[in-house]
Amino acid sequence: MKKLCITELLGMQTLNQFAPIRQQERNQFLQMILKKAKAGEAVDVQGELIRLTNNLMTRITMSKRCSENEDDAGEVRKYLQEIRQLSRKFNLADYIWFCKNLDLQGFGKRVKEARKKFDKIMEKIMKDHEEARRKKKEMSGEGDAVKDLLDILLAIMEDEKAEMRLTGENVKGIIMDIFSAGTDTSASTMEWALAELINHPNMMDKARQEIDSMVGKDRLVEEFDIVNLPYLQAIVKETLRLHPAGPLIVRESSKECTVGGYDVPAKTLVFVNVWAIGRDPNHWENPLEFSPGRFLNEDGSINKHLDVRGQRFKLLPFGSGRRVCPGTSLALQVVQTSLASMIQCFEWKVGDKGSGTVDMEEGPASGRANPLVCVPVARLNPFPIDTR
Ligand code: HEM
Repeated sequence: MKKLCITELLGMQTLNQFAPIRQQERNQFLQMILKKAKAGEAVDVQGELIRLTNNLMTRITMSKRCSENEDDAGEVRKYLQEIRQLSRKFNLADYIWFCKNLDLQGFGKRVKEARKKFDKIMEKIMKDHEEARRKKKEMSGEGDAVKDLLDILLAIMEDEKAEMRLTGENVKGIIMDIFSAGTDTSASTMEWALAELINHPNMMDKARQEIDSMVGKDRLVEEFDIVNLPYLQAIVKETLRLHPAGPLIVRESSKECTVGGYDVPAKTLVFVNVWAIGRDPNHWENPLEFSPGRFLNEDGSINKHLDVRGQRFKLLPFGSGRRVCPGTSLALQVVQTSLASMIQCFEWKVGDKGSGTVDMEEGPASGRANPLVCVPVARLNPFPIDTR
């Protein structure tokens, strides 16, 4: 599953084909915020970012948006959200060993029901995709042009010579994993980054100046600009250090071993606390301060050695090793460019006079306890929205 995800599904070659989708969804998101800005209305930033990442993921996985109505993609999103919310609830059976086989609060039953409904709707979507692939093959003699991730998975499933044999169940499971792992994580990272910048106006100004000087005000910032925006990259790294969307990484010892003087028996569950490592004063100066500059070299370029891809053990927002997050590249593309366009296009006001600060209270799994709500003010006129 892992190898397949990385090489086939989330590798750069496939991701590059989805660049227009990312751009269109970013534009729709900005247009929606522009509408609110013109009406002087507040935006539930968390809700809108989740909508953005949900739409992105359903378009990439099955070529459908999920926010317009409760059609197939909307239902997929609904059931997966339900499963995710139920799995996050405090389950007594996880804490009291003699209850472990009992479903005291009925969560197990509700997860099973939601999973059943998810399976049913996914089977319908898979059938529609297979039908479309068959028709395309009949008409043009070729059926394997990449449309979405489901197409890639179905092609592998049909290929008897494929290195990895996939069943329909595997396909449903992979779509579910990718969708669940890729939506809230990216949205939460962008929400925290914006909250930090609102509370640090000097950093917001610096990021804006960088974008204005490298991109200008006549066009929207694009993915290819990110390489020229080291301060923005540093903001995202600093956000991932302080607010990792996956705060605990889980591993199981495959054999008995000794780590740091402690004997660890085989099959022991180990939780690596990424959140605490990111705030450890042994590794970070003034660890609780939001300070993107720590990721920059003296000349203002980005410090490439202090990377987020699992090579530096003091910074592990995407995990490390064989199970490192396979969506890292996609996540960085989405988070960096969407955040950059939010900074470029709008000022974000909170509080009565628009100059208030944002509370930084953490909720479960290091998400925000309270959704970020602010009033956007468009700062580019004319607004350079690309309506392609
Ligand atoms: C800022 C956004 C994201 C963060 C912080 C994040 C973080 C993580 C972390 C910490 C893990 C566990 C790694 C480990 O155990 O070593 C993980 C696993 C995973 N992530 Fe992400 N992720 C993000 C976005 C995405 C995206 C966009 C996708 C897919 C489109 C994705 C797909 C996955 C999958 C499939 C796994 C499970 C891999 C496995 O179990 O082998 N993630 N992610």
